[in-house]
Amino acid sequence: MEKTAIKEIKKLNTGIFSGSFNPVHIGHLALANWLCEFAGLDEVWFVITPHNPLKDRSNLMDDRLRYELVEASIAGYPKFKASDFEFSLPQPTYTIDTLRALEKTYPDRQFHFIMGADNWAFIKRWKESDQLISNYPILVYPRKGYEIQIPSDIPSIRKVDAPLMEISSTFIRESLKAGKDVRFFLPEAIRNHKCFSNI
Ligand SMILES: Nc1ncnc2c1ncn2[C@@H]1O[C@H](COP(=O)(O)OP(=O)(O)OP(=O)(O)O)[C@@H](O)[C@H]1O
Ligand SMILES: O=C(O)c1ccc[n+]([C@@H]2O[C@H](COP(=O)([O-])O)[C@@H](O)[C@H]2O)c1
Repeated sequence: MEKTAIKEIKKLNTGIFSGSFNPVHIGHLALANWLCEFAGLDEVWFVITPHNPLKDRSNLMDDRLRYELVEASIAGYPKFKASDFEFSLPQPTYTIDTLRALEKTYPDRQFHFIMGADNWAFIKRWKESDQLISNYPILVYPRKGYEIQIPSDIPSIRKVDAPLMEISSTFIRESLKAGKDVRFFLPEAIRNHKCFSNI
């Protein structure tokens, strides 16, 4: 009798880095780059969130523009992908729903949620946080002013020692509004984008 070859297919370890990216900055890119090269992720997907349930939507740039700025910024590095996956989900999007939908759509991937220590400190406010914590691997990286405490009985939550780069999109938006030239905080590919001239 012919033996059936059982082939074990390794799922691609895919980091989900979601956020407003309003706009994307070098802090986002450096962190994601570090996670691919030093923390065992095969890829990082930048998932542009149309509306963060805990943030005010009023000062957000257009969803598609934020997506295009990410796409232009990451071009040429094969481990990064820009994703508009949340654009077609019910709004506002909740991370647990996004991860469930991603899992269904891409059964060949193992998703890891990437979360800053600032968000981890308030994880209990997130939708179905217990489900999120127990069902999905999470990588928690340092943010200034936040200690990372991880319950020892949940091995799927991993603290990573990524370098700290305290830059924020808010800082960039406010600096541009004040007429400052902060070009080096922005990825080179988008520095001269017309959207920054009338922010
Ligand atoms: N300097 C940074 N280093 C690493 N991660 C960052 C940095 N800034 C933001 N992040 C993380 O990137 C993700 C997307 O962030 P977000 O778009 O909210 O950026 P932000 O710079 O914090 O924006 P804003 O200032 O508008 O709140 C979030 O998980 C956030 O914690
Ligand atoms: O699922 C939730 O309840 C939830 C609560 C707050 C934030 N999030 C998501 O976390 C991601 C990062 O958030 P932020 O504010 O740090 O950019 C972004 O994709 C948000 O939609 C998700």
